[in-house]
Amino acid sequence: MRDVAASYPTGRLALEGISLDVRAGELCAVLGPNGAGKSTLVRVLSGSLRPARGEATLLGRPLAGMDRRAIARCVAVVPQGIASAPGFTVREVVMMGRAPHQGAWMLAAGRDEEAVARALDACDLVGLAGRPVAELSGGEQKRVAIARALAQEAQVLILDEPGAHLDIRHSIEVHEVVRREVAERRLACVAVLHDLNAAAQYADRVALLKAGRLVAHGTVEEVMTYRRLKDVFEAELYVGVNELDGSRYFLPVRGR
Ligand SMILES: Nc1ncnc2c1ncn2[C@@H]1O[C@H](COP(=O)(O)OP(=O)(O)OP(=O)(O)O)[C@@H](O)[C@H]1O
Repeated sequence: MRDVAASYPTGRLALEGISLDVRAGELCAVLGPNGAGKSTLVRVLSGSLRPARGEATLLGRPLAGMDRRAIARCVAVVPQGIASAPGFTVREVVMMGRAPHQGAWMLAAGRDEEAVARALDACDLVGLAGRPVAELSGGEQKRVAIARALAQEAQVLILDEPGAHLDIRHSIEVHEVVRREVAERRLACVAVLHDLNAAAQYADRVALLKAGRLVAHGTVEEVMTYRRLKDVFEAELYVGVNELDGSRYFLPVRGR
């Protein structure tokens, strides 16, 4: 993104002056308080919201000049919340991720079946593959959305709060899956995260947003400092360093 500004028809600018690069093999965590513009940034990157100013470029091509199908072959998005798919099974929903690769009749080929099987396995959904998605728990549906995005096999993966609704084990597993896919398949990944600890553990770089502006962008150590997080989130927190591996961890501190 180069100097991107974005707004909604109703209101003021939701993003302003955003310049951000995400490279292949890199997981960039986007952090910031509610209303900071994180989901708006996801909409611009996935081509669903046109920048009012500046330019978003995907694999060297301006997003503005690409049609939806071309974008879908390059970008897989896991949106915030859970999209219901009444009447469809888990396997069918994950297969929908293959649509950008299929012809007009949407017939699944061996390559599609392989990608779906791999994504179901990666997200621990093999046992649920035949179940209607509408009958799953919130966390299980979230994993289905992630599996669908993985099945899409796009070079760019965008996740809006992948850990939301997940219990501890599945939260760890989903973040591990994303991390592994990013490394092994050299994906460029943007993940909106509210969990500071997940960001510190899994991100290569962190983009910190506040009121539509990019306040800081860099490594965990550069960006996730006590002072900066306290200023941006307007909350008291404890920033610790694990002596064993030097990683950072964060605890909210009760207000006085
Ligand atoms: N569809 C919309 N129409 C008008 N304004 C919107 C729309 N969606 C978001 N906004 C506004 O744009 C700003 C940024 O919202 P955005 O959803 O990008 O924030 P966010 O950082 O993702 O927040 P959260 O952490 O709460 O999900 C907010 O002021 C919000 O009110």
